[in-house]
Amino acid sequence: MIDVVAGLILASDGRLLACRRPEGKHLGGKWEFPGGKVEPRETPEPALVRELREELEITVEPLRQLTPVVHDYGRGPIRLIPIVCRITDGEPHPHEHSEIRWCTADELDELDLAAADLPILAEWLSLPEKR
Ligand SMILES: Nc1nc2c([nH]c(=O)n2[C@@H]2O[C@H](COP(=O)(O)OP(=O)(O)OP(=O)(O)O)[C@@H](O)[C@H]2O)c(=O)[nH]1
Repeated sequence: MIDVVAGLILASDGRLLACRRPEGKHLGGKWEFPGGKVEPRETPEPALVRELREELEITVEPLRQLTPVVHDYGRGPIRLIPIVCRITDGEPHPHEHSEIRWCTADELDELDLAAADLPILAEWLSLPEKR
């Protein structure tokens, strides 16, 4: 099983950052919560901080973890670990995505999200307190 962290980056106005995977890559054109694979002997929170520095040039503070989702796109199972976080330094500049967008809950619901992200969004939408 491959562990992948995904950051629900929460802005002070309640929006979350959605990122679009570039065409030509696995799941090209789909939207996701930015993150990536947890390395051997790494734990999810440091992995998220590392990935978001690399991909977006931001420093984040993890706030809480939501329910992990196991999904198989036909290449073996991944465990997608969602972590709500906030930016403590920098502004997002995409290095590995074709587009990034701050979205309200309704806007996220309209996006063409990667399949493994759908249960994560459903959990986020169901939370009475989005923080
Ligand atoms: N970072 C991230 N990956 C996701 C999300 N949803 C989702 O299904 N994935 C999948 O998790 C895997 C790991 O993503 P990654 O960004 O670290 O890896 P990658 O594109 O280099 O992977 P690849 O080289 O296997 O295509 C990919 O298969 C990706 O499609 C998500 O919200 N965030």
